[in-house]
Amino acid sequence: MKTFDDLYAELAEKAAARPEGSGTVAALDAGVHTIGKKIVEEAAEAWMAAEYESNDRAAEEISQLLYHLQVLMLARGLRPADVYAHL
Ligand SMILES: N=c1c2ncn([C@@H]3O[C@H](COP(=O)(O)OP(=O)(O)OP(=O)(O)O)[C@@H](O)[C@H]3O)c2ncn1[C@@H]1O[C@H](COP(=O)(O)O)[C@@H](O)[C@H]1O
Repeated sequence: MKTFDDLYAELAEKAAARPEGSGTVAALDAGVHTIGKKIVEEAAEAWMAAEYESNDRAAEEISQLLYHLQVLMLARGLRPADVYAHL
């Protein structure tokens, strides 16, 4: 099972290597404004799934929100430790 830190390491590697077909690379190229809009969309989907759908669907939407938050972190050069420092 992939953890938050595992996913971040994978995405950081993709951002550096820029493999063809990577959605992460495309999102980073689109920039912070576009990534931010995706986060708002995924947050709404997580909310709706939690309110009206199963726990499994809510977990899936939350995982997508976490993914897009990590893309935003990479776009700003933030590491997990920078975020954990505020928890
Ligand atoms: N965990 C994720 C992940 N979660 C969400 N997403 C993206 O977020 C989108 C959310 O899906 P929705 O169902 O909301 O679909 P949608 O709104 O129709 O999506 P789009 O049309 O906006 O693409 C997905 O289509 C993916 O583009 C993810 N994209 C990639 N990953 C993982 O990130 C890693 C790197 O991926 P690549 O950079 O694509 O190689 C891999 O391990 C992937 O599994």
